[in-house]
Order: sequence, then C-alpha cells, then structure tokens
Amino acid sequence: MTETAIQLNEAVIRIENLNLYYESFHALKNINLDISDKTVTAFIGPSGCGKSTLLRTLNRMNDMIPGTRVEGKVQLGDSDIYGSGMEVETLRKRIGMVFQQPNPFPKSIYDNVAYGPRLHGIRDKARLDELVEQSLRHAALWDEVKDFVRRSALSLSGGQQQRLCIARALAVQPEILLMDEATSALDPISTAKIEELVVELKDRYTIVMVTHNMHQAARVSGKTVFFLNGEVIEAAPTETLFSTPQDSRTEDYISGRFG
Ligand SMILES: Nc1ncnc2c1ncn2[C@@H]1O[C@H](COP(=O)(O)OP(=O)(O)OP(=O)(O)O)[C@@H](O)[C@H]1O
Repeated sequence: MTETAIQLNEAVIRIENLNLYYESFHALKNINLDISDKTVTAFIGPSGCGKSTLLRTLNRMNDMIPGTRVEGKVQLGDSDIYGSGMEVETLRKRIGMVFQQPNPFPKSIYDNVAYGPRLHGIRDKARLDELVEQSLRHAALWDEVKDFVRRSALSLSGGQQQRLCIARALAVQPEILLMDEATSALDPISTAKIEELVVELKDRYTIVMVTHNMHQAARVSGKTVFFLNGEVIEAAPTETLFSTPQDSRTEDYISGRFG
C-alpha cells in the first residue's frame, strides 16, 4: 500500500506546554499543538474533556472566569497571547468567536454587522456599507437579507441569526475564527449551510471549531484534534486520524466505543 503524506499548512498559532486550572481543577494538561494557517481544525472528544476550554484560551475568553490560571505559552505569529504586551481587545479583533447559541444584539441586521467596525473607529458611511455587505456576503447571508438590512436581527431564523453572528465576527476582519459548537442549536438544513460556509471561509481564514459531531469534523475539517480528560491524545490530518488513528483511545472514540 502506498501512503500519501497529507501536508498541513504552517502554524499560525503554536501552543506550548499549556496547562490551565479552574481553581484547583487541572482542566488542560500540558497541551502542545499547532493550529495550521487557512485550515479548518476540529476539536473532538467526549463531554468535559477540555475542548471549549482550549478554544477559549486562544482569545483569552477564560480571563473572564475568576480563579482561572494559565501556564505555558500560546504564540500567535510573533506575539505571545498571554504576554504583557498583548492587548485583549486587539487579540479579539484578530481572533473572533462564534458561540453555540446565536446571540445577535437586539439591533438591526446592519447595526449588528457594523458594531465591531464602529467600535474600532470606522465612521465613514460608505466604508461601513461596504464592510456590512462584504461580511454578509462572506457569511452567505447577503442574498437573503439585502432588501431589509434595517430590520431587527431578531426577526431572522436561528440559522440566519448564526450566519449573522459569523458576519459580525468577520466584519472586523479577523485572521482566525473560533466556533464553539456553532451548529449544535440548529436544524439540519441550517447546519449544512454553515458547514458549506466554513469550507468556503477556510481559503481566507483559519478556523478552529469545537464539535460533538464526528461526521461534521470529517466533512469540513482538514485537521482533527482528539481530546480526553484535558489532554490532546492525537492531532493529525482529518483523513489520517479517521482512517488510521495512532492511539487506541482515538480509535475507540471514533468507532463509537465510548463518549
Ligand atoms: N468555569 C469553570 N469552572 C470550573 N470548571 C470548569 C469551568 N468550565 C469548565 N470547567 C470544567 O473543565 C472541564 C472541561 O470543560 P470544557 O467545557 O472545556 O469541556 P468540553 O470538552 O468543551 O465539554 P462539552 O463538550 O461538554 O462542551 C470540565 O470538567 C468542566 O466541568
């Protein structure tokens, strides 16, 4: 049998010897992992194994949880995400996030998307119009909403609201998009649309997604990371991880023996 080596893009984030504690609970244990540029990386593993914790570590969302302690290094290009020179606001502009429940602001569709650019000082109407249209297009929502962008975001369906949240995240032109089970509250058709969108977005953005759904990981990601009890057990090109897992625990999980 000839094996084709699957090449991954170079690392855009490099996680080294990362440990995270919630008070005395050791939630992430000595994580060493590269996040590849312009690739969809899927985090999989049973409930409570640390997938969301690691995702939140990448844009310091865990800072908001009292009693959280991080040791080790998370390197974004030349910058240390946990270094003293890193401004969290700048970091979150570079690394955007979409959550499990669509959470649009109770504002118009337009104002949701323009929110981030305005926060970052863009006032010019033509520039904002352009950013709103471009972000809605990139989130595959423009055609559905272009005639009523002044309507409340809350009038949209759940799937449209989630794509709006993606557009809102894209409007500040991030490099990386984190998605924390972003389709788990959606119906199968909306889920399929977001999966399609993720595949399209990977040409422009690096995407890291937490998913409970192994089929979703297999469908959309280029790299898969399997977690267990706060540890990374295996990280590999998705095709390799699902076809020839190196660790018996990965094999047990993907073949449905636990989790
Ligand atoms: N704010 C917190 N305070 C204390 N412990 C927490 C906190 N958040 C998460 N944990 C614990 O850390 C561990 C990892 O949780 P995390 O949410 O990262 O897992 P997960 O793999 O994303 O799980 P799920 O798939 O169920 O969302 C779990 O044991 C969880 O109970």
